[in-house]
Amino acid sequence: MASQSGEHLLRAAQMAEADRITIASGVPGHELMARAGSGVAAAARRMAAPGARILVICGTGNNGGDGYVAARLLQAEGRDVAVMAPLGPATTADAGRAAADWAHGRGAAVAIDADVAGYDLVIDALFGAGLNRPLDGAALDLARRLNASGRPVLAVDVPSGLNADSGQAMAASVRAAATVTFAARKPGQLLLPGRLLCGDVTCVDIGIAPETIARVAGGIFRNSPDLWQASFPAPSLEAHKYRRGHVLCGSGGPLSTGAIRLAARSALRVGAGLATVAAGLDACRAHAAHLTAIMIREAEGAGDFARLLDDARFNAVILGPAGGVGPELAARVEAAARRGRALVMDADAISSFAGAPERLAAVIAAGEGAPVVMTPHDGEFARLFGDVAGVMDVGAKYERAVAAARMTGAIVVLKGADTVIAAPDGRAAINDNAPPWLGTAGSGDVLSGLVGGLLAQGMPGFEAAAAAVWIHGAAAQAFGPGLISEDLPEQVPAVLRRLLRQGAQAGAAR
Ligand SMILES: NC(=O)C1=CN([C@@H]2O[C@H](COP(=O)(O)OP(=O)(O)OC[C@H]3O[C@@H](n4cnc5c(N)ncnc54)[C@H](O)[C@@H]3O)[C@@H](O)[C@H]2O)[C@H](O)CC1
Ligand SMILES: [K+]
Repeated sequence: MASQSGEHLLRAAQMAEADRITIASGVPGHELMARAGSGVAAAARRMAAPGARILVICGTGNNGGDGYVAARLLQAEGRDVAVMAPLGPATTADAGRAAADWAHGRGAAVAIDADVAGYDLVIDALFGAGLNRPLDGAALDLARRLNASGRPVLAVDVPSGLNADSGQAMAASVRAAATVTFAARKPGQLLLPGRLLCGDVTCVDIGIAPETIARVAGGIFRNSPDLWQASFPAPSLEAHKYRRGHVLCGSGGPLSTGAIRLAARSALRVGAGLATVAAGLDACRAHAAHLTAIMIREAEGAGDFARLLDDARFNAVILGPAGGVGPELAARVEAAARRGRALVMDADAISSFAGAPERLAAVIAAGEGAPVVMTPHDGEFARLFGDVAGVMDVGAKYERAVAAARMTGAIVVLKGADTVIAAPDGRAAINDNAPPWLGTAGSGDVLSGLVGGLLAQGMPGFEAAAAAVWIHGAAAQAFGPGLISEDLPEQVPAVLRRLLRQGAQAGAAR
């Protein structure tokens, strides 16, 4: 996985290991801290106007050490800086050295009960990656006072109280306007609510080598084109429509036909060569009034659907959008999986296996490695995996998604404003480009179509799912507020143009 390109996200333990390797290679820890503190000071200069009063709240560990370094630098250039050490003096060698350097500069210390509202900028260097239990006592009180004060906060590494791995607040967390982190972003800075609590995140290079980061990384990435551009299907003259795959889309009943049309149109928009909707006769009639490039085939039940799949040209299948929860839909899933077709399971297809993840795993295993991508939201995920130990009861969202992927053999897209894409091999990508207005009726149908369209063109499952999620967010951003799902497929061409331009530029640079 370390060879996978893309922006690595490092957990706290992996960050500490990167620190250890770097220090062992001859870069002293206080040098890392000096660079970290310098990055904090630079951010503070951007946030605080000349003459602004700055308060630096320093903890006892190395997070506090970064704060002392920043305080000394800002003070040395004439800034009005005070330091509060609510939990007592520094307890680590590097932080102690930074505190002593600050003190020699005749730094002003303030009492823990100082009124934080009197400052123009507060630098939160209380806890960082070393947070190992919920805030309590004086620390909890101070975090709450800070949030209540409305003063702009610059967090060092992570806002105090935020779990850097899971993005969850531990009892409470400081809410920062901006965060300066070091060497690599952390999963908790992209997951919610962590992303909101961090504000704008700046990642400062403090001299930890990229190969060290790749060496300690654990397969968690920020979702971006870097992650999957290499396998993204670029249009080419010899790739005629039959080479770009044919997606078979299972429809719902005659009054529930719009969802699968959104999916089928999205599959074509993202580049699939052909798309066909399979539906009962009445639903076919409804589709016929709406469809042009998308073809229609009659299939009354699971048996008819399975017979359609005898045609190997249907190399990708989308099931679930308004498909109707029940054994019929489960049987269609089984038909597609057993024939080794690339399969997208959304909505009702997932819920048709509610409480039976082992059965789904067996069905997928029968497909002998054909990619299966499931795209649950939290509710569908809980209905499928709710009773599975080691899935629902693990800490971070990406851990739940990876556990589910490992258990079922599917690529799991656990949707939300912080969608996670997870693979059975442990890779996970956290997506952070989805705007709030993407949460509109039918947007999940569009996503399932984007995934199916990319699978039809031969993208591997994890990369197809990650690319689809990113394109989905980018299309919504391109349209803006007022978006409805019918708008999404129409934004895809502009996103593809950008992607292909980036791909061409990257190729030229190689
Ligand atoms: N390569 C890098 O990223 C660098 C990071 N630096 C900074 O170092 C901190 C991590 O420092 P550490 O000493 O491990 O822990 P903290 O300072 O975050 O925590 C201090 C200390 O507090 C104790 N503690 C934990 N939770 C609680 C709690 N709820 N209540 C009370 N006390 C608590 C625990 O014992 C911790 O040790 C990292 O964030 C960066 O800011 C380096 O400066 C440079 C390289
Ligand atoms: K902090």
